[in-house]
Amino acid sequence: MTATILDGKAVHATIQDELRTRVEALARRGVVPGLATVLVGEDPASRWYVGAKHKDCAAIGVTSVRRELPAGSGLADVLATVDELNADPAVTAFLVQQPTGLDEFAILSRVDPAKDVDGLHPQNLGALVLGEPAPLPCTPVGCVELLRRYDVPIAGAEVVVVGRGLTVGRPLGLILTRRSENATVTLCHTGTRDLAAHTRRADIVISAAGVPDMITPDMVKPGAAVMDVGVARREGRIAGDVHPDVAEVAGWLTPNPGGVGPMTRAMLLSNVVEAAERTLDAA
Ligand SMILES: Nc1nc2c(c(=O)[nH]1)N[C@@H](CN(C=O)c1ccc(C(=O)N[C@@H](CCC(=O)O)C(=O)O)cc1)CN2
Repeated sequence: MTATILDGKAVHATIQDELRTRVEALARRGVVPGLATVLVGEDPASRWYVGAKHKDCAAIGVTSVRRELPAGSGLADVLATVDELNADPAVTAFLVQQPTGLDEFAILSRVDPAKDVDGLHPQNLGALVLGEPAPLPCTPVGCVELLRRYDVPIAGAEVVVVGRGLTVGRPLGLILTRRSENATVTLCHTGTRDLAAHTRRADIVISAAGVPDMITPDMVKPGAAVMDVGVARREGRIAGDVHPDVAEVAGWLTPNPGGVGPMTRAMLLSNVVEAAERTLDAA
């Protein structure tokens, strides 16, 4: 079997077109959404991600502001920048690009929850736990949206998530078990005993462990959907969690790059536009 490719790049372009229309509608009502990013240090991957987010904004008429802090900046410097962005009326929503090497909980907690485009403020994650509306973390909701756009059945599916990190695995379990998604989720990690026994039962495997080629063809049920969220690097190139030969077994497969990464950016744009729409609803 050769898997159907879950083309995140193509869906990203479609979502940009959909959002452009909503941005135009906001502009007619006098609102221009604005995203700010905060980048600390010189990590090349983080710099690329931030650059791509600004390019995406420009493509749909969202203004954006870049704040860059030198390597070696302290927590106080980042928090002062967060305070400025919280107070800036031109900034609808913003994020601090992770990792910063600093206390992420302190940084996330300082962001105004109404401007939290990452959906990672404790109040917004708490809303997700409670089933209340709030911005959702971009990578996990991007995985779900990509499955939806390809009509991969989610309701009633057995999903195995590999990785328990804050930005992907943990919120993904919460999103997929909401009534609207209705999946059954097993949250595994690199310490899980007999990981293959779990993945082989899964209709959907989503791997965000950062261990290159960890998901091999023998670990996948024929016809299952497999999503690769791994962003380890080998000689400068992305080395995903999913071995390329999985394409011969899976029913659906995300390329990496070109799968979940562009969906993360699409959901970020969507969160910015929704934040701007909320400001109008509140007015
Ligand atoms: N504040 C945040 N920091 C980080 C997040 C996040 O959601 N919020 N997630 C990741 C990085 N990330 C977004 O910031 C991100 C990852 C990947 C991509 C992407 O488009 N990747 C491309 C390939 C890029 C390459 O070749 O290096 C793809 O997959 O096709 C966008 C954003 C950690 N930090």
